[in-house]
Amino acid sequence: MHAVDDGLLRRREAIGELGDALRLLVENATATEAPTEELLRAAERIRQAAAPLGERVRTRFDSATADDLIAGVRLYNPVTGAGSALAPPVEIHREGTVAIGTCTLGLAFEGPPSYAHGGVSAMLLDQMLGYAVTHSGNPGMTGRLETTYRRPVPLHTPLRLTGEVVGVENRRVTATGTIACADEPGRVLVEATGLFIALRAEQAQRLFGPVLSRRYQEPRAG
Ligand SMILES: CCCCCCCC(=O)SCCNC(=O)CCNC(=O)[C@H](O)C(C)(C)COP(=O)(O)OP(=O)(O)OC[C@H]1O[C@@H](n2cnc3c(N)ncnc32)[C@H](O)[C@@H]1OP(=O)(O)O
Repeated sequence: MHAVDDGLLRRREAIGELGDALRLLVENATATEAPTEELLRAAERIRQAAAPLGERVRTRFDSATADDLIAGVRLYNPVTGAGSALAPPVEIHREGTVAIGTCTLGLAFEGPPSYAHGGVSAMLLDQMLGYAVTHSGNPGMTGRLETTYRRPVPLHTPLRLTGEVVGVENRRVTATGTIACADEPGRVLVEATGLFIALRAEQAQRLFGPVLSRRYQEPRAG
């Protein structure tokens, strides 16, 4: 594992700062009723701000330098990543064997008016179940995710998410999870059951070998 030096810590903090700014931008740009001319001015300023970030970029086969794939540090994960403009972000911790997530969804996640898009709920639950599966010591990829929408998920409302492994059978790991409002955790809004499949060594090498070897074996160009 890489030592977390001051430079790396500072970069991770900066990525979080940029992520916060991007999420504010996404939410304001979704909620705005500013005059039309202001929308055009904002579009131009945002393009100008984006340009220097695009001057030095990675490909899909390069993990972010601030990430640590071995330690599970993923700053651009679209559900939990502090640097992701797409992430609410969900913060996850463990209580015993149960993963607990917290987040509040803004207007950018709207499906039916004033409620979350169903695909967003499925994405959050895939992450919660995946987290529980990974931390159970039986990591795998989602093979199937069954989602039951019992009640709509309100926006601008603190949410509580759960994920827990309920069965391991050879390479198949089953996990379940829920979404509820934080102030009414017993009233389930959405629930999911997922089947996760542990990868065989040759599968893991075929799928992730190129990224891992570029990051951890080959010297990176300055
Ligand atoms: C902290 C990190 C959190 C991360 C959370 C996010 C998790 C994700 O989103 S992962 C990304 C989404 N998932 C994917 O892209 C996976 C795509 N699918 C695949 O790559 C493959 O289908 C894969 C790896 C799941 C399984 O392939 P493969 O290993 O060839 O399966 P195979 O050997 O045929 O099956 C193994 C076992 O699983 C079962 N199985 C496999 N797929 C399924 C499925 N979709 N449904 C039911 N059973 C299945 C098989 O029946 C078999 O069972 P058994 O051993 O009892 O005979």
